[in-house]
Amino acid sequence: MTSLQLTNAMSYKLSANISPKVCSFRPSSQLGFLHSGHWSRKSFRDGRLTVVRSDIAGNESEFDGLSDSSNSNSGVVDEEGGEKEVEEMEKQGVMLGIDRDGSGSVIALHLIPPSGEVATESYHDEVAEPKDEDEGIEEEKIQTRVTYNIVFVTAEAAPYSKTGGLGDVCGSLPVVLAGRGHRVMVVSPRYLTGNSADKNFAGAIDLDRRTTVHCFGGEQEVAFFHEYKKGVDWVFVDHPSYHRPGNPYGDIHGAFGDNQFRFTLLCHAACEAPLVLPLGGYTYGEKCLFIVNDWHASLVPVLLAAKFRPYGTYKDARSILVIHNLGHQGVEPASTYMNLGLPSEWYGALEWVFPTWARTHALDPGEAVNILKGAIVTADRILTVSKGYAWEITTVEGGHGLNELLSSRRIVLNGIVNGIDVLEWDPSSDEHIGFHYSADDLSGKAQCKIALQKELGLPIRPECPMIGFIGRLDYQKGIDLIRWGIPELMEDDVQFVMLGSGDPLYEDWMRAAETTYRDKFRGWVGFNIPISHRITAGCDILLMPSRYEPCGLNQLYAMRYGTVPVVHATGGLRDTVENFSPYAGDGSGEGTGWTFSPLTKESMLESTFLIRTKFHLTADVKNSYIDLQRSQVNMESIDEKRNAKRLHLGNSCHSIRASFRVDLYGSAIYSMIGKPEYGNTGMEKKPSKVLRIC
Ligand SMILES: Nc1ncnc2c1ncn2[C@@H]1O[C@H](COP(=O)(O)OP(=O)(O)O[C@H]2O[C@H](CO)[C@@H](O)[C@H](O)[C@H]2O)[C@@H](O)[C@H]1O
Repeated sequence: MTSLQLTNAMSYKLSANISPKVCSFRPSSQLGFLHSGHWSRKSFRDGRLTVVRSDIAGNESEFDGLSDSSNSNSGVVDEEGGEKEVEEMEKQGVMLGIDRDGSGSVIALHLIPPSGEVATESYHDEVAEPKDEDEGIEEEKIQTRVTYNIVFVTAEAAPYSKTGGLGDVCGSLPVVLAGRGHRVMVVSPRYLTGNSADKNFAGAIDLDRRTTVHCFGGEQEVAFFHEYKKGVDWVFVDHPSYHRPGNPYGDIHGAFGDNQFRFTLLCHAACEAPLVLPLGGYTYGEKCLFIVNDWHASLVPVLLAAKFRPYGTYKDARSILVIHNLGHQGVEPASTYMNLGLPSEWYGALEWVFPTWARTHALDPGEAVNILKGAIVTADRILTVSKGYAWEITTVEGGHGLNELLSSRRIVLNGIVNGIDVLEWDPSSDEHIGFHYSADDLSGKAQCKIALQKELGLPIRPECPMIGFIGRLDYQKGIDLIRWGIPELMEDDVQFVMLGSGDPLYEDWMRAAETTYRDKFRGWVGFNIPISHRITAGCDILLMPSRYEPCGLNQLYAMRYGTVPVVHATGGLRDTVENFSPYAGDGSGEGTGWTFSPLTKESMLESTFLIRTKFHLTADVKNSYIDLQRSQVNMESIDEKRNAKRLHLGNSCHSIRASFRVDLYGSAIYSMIGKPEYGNTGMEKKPSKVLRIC
């Protein structure tokens, strides 16, 4: 039984026992249609209609239609009759052609929708659909039939290098894709900082392959180091410019001045790697899919188009630009262009002219190059890390100047919410926390809170609501709002812990606030992964007042650890945190956290206030939960019965299906790469509930 559903990107869902099925539209002089489980393709030849019939197995037979009198859709027709046929076919849906893989199996059907059909779903039969959300976390082993050579290019990949969410995603998603049977390589720099972090690269060996990159007016020799781990080829580009103290982008003095040079090297080297590195004995070759992450990797699709394809190389390669943060675009003076190793005629791809108001003086022509823009115009697909953010970046408010360009590429723009590494972030086995817990036994969470209070030197008060913040101290994260709100918040009976590094202004403020509010506030300046786990486990509430948030990972970690996220309703935060409503679920209340809007100090404080008053935190170690109590202020009109409602932390753990999200992301990319040049078959699913209130 074959059934079809049209996607908005002109592709069909096939729920039949053939595979794989990524279908797309392709103009053709041939027309076809589906009937009786067969696909028929028709073409006019010498004024006569020829019918080529294909069965599900892909076997084709050609006939003129007369011989198939049983078929009302076949027969010899003239051009006029052919028009009627075409009308008829359009009503039914039309197939334009079939793609096959090397073995002759059907891998794609090119279809015209039946008129009027508007369903929007896509499907890939190797991709397991989520079952019941309450099933818990079950890692399903999904193997693909068609495998690809996938090359991630990224400035960071955990655990080798990480300053934020980019590192997390590029450290975990490749492993998931490799688990599906794809051949996956991750190319990133080999950062040596002279401290203990260098041991992260200890397992990577020199492949003894050197390649010369022509850029910035000279020749640069880069080396490749390699480690095969968790099914992934981790390739590290080595060059002296990656060997210095600090993080991948800067040090205590600010951003490195030569970042453009360092990431130009990365991109050139990443394009060479699949061609020259015999990993496991043989190279990836030209037919691969590059997944380029953020501006640091954005020269890759431009290089494919400008440097390689004119010479016949990488003709079959495809690229997906993944935008983790549009706020950083790699903009440099126009004169930088000649340093990038690109042919001069490709300047237009990177050309960027600042609006008049953004120019430094009246004679400033505002000319610049924008590396991210180069990828936006040359990549085959553009992906952001949540559906909400995919829309936001096409608006003036969220587009950082690129909204019109991104809108013009809407047909290839999609948003898929990030996944998380559920092995690293698992409260029942987390190596960084002192007490483990799960949905079945939550006593560990209360112990984690006490341990955190001890570690931070705060008064040990299990009943005191504890609010946490983890993240880069950056304008994006709304730190200024926290800073303004702290004096008011500190008047209440709460404890607040912040972990972050970044803008020195906020680092200094955190230190000062710690002195002012000795018994209530702790500001941990620095980057510390174990502490981030302990804060996630020990706090009751995680605050994320991000100004914009492409996806956000900390709220996902928090929900996995039974910590209630209180977030600004923006981008991925709005997509992943379901605002609690006490009236939902027949009055029993439903939600996965708290979202607030607008982004003001008042609404942020109000939401933390609501959660602290509605959800009275109990100190019961054995039976850890947050009691939903009637708030003096807000809950007076609400049914008496609600006093008995409880937000069981256990439920939050039960309903978390974060592994599925990783899966989904992989699935979506997989279905996208099935046919990268046409249509959009990325799956879009609302993330499953992560915290349930009963
Ligand atoms: N001081 C510190 N010490 C220890 N760990 C720290 C830390 N500061 C941050 N982290 C960790 O870094 C990660 C931050 O991830 P986020 O997704 O929240 O933000 P980021 O803005 O970096 O990522 C960008 O990319 C990701 C991935 O796509 C998007 O989710 C996000 O919206 C986008 O801004 C988390 O794992 C967090 O625990």
